[in-house]
Amino acid sequence: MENAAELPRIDYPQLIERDPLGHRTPASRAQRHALFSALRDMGFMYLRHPDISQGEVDTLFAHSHDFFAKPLATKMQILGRMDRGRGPSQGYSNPALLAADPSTSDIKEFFGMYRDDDTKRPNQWLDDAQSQAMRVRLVAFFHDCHTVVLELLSALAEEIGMATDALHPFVADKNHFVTCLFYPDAPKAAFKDRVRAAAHTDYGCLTLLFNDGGQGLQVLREDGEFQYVQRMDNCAIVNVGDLLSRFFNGTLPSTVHRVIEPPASTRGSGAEIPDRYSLAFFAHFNEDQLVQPLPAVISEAHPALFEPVRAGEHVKARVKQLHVAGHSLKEPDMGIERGTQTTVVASSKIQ
Ligand SMILES: O=C(O)CCC(=O)C(=O)O
Ligand SMILES: [Fe+2]
Repeated sequence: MENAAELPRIDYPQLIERDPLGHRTPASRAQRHALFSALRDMGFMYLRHPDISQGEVDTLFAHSHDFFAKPLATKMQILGRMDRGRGPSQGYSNPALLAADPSTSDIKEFFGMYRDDDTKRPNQWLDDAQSQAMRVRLVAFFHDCHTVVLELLSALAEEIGMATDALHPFVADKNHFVTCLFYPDAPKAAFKDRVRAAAHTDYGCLTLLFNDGGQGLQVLREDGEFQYVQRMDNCAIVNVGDLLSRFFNGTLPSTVHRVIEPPASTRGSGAEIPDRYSLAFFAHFNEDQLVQPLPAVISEAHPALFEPVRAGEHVKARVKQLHVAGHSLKEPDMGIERGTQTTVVASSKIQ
């Protein structure tokens, strides 16, 4: 595929390998080091063979197809209780219907859920059999992704000399958000002024991302060029969110990315851009978690670059901006983190 980013690949089974005494094997230490380097150098990487099988992902995509094929009126029965500015919404979202200016909104629909046993913030489900089967699968996926994220956090903590589980309490509430994303087919002309997901950084801890084969995800490189992130079977794409970046004092960048039409070589010559599905697990810190550079990464030579912020407040501010704008952050507006290392990384890349 033309203009594809070369992302590092980390092997998950090796990363989590332990000897009989429970210590990391040399292979595990090598992968831990490679993981840290990948996230430091790019903020994006492939995680090969995570404990989320291709079969599990394919089943979720089959459900996602069935869900988005339902009539709009049916999906609207579980319209996200928005939420404009209060947080990501569980249930169905359709930015073009809600945007102040639909002519600039992202060309996408999505279904979102928090942990399913959170009674304060109940998820919304349709009650047909397919939706209930999708619920069972999404709940399992949620827990599988949480486990993978704990392993990634263990590796990152150890790499800076902290205890294996030092970062685990920060995500103990499982405040994560899963979205099934649907980018409908659209005439090429529709992409003249709009994209599928405008350039943005993710807000939270780490994102695990899967897609069904349709290309179009792009990552912003240091040199200011966007490059396609190619889909790989049996891999999750992993990227760093703003708040994890803050914990690491900007060393791990929360890299700008976007979704546009696929490259010409993968989309055929028709006048329509085919639809695309993706599945994202946004790992989030506990809402009331104070996020500030970890003592292990600051020193006299590397003083803290970020003010402390509560995780929930940061996410709300980012979501509010998203809903006010009706789309992900547009490139010139990407200043929410201005003055911080996260934006220094982002804005130096977009100039
Ligand atoms: O659909 C994709 O591949 C990426 C979506 C994304 O970046 C997001 O929803 O934050
Ligand atoms: Fe994203």
